[in-house]
Amino acid sequence: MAKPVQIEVWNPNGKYRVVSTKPMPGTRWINLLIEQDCRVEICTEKKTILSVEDIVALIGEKCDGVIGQLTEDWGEVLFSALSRAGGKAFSNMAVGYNNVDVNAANKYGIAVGNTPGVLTETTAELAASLSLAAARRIVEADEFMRAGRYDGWLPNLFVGNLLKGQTVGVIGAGRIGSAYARMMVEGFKMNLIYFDLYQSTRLEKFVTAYGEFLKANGEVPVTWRRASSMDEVLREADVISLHPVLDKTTFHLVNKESLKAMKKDAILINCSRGPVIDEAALVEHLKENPMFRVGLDVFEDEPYMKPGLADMKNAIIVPHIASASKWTREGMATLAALNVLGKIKQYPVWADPNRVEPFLDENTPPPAASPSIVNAKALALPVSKL
Ligand SMILES: NC(=O)C1=CN([C@@H]2O[C@H](COP(=O)(O)OP(=O)(O)OC[C@H]3O[C@@H](n4cnc5c(N)ncnc54)[C@H](O)[C@@H]3O)[C@@H](O)[C@H]2O)C=CC1
Ligand SMILES: O=C(O)C(=O)CO
Repeated sequence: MAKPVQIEVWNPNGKYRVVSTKPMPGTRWINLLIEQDCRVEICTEKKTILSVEDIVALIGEKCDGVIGQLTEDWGEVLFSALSRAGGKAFSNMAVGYNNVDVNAANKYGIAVGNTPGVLTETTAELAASLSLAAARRIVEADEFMRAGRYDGWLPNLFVGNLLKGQTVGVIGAGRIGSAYARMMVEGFKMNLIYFDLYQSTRLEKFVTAYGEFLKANGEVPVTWRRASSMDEVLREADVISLHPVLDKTTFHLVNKESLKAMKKDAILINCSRGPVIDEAALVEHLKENPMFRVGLDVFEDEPYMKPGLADMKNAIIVPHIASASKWTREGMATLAALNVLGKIKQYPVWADPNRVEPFLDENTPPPAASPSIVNAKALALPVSKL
């Protein structure tokens, strides 16, 4: 028997019971659910990561849908519990859904939502921030100042890398990878090399046009190249940022061998998922190559770090905050709630999950659709004509 969990209840007489495993930013998501006759129950347990057992207890005997988090293990046990409780919908409050066993959800006919688009620029901005912080050694310099060690300007104090004219490498040039590439190319006039399974035509067109603009103004044009292998990017780029999904093909994509292929003073940024890098190999590489720097938002075994990582001066480490802007987090909550609501109300699925803006305008009611359901095809859900 699962133990009881602490909850906060909104609209107790609502017809549909929707559970959120965490309090989420803003109130729009709650209001949208309440307006559509939902009773909203929010888990307020102090514990950061809920266990499967905690979530089974939250689901209880009747539950129409759940909004969950990327820290939770959504597999057979949870989807069967949700199905037994009459549930038809689950949404991650995240774009990445490697914590979800979509086949298990399919087995029980449960729709799985995610929150694309709304976090693209915010996440890319953090990757850009880490790139700059690593290139200019901002965290080391900040620690130095706070330690009272600054005696005055010196020619060799915290000398870092100039980004202008260097090459930025992007692995996984989807929504976030492309947004990051544009920031680095346009903002710092870096040349681009990228690797993705698919061609990123819009990104290529952007860099071409920007290069032409620079040339017309008498400046050195920026260039782009789509690499035919990841190794090409690793060998050639000065700053490399990882933005693929996490799946079998990207697990430990960066390992001992690939680290060796990179320039000794390269910068590696990871704002995708921790297991994309073999973190133990990375710690060894950082020890052996003091000029090599990393900026990490994600870790292989969150919330833990591999031994030694926290001691490395050439590593900047932040706690999975890449999507943490107010606008984005409120938008993620809204999209996750509307994914669940849409399935409960039998609305169709929004045709283009890359164009979710109509759901985010506070002044107009959202479209009658689920913004992004990743297993819509497998469940043969109708698609919105809007
Ligand atoms: N640190 C954070 O807080 C955040 C992390 N993320 C992570 O970023 C990931 C990407 O998000 P989006 O850009 O929105 O997704 P997306 O689906 O638009 O882009 C992912 C790209 O990775 C590419 N890809 C897949 N397998 C590959 C491989 N083996 N080699 C190279 N490229 C490969 C895909 O073709 C696609 O273009 C999410 O799945 C999530 O895990 C997303 C948001 C915030
Ligand atoms: O959305 C995601 O995938 C995250 O990692 C958190 O924003």
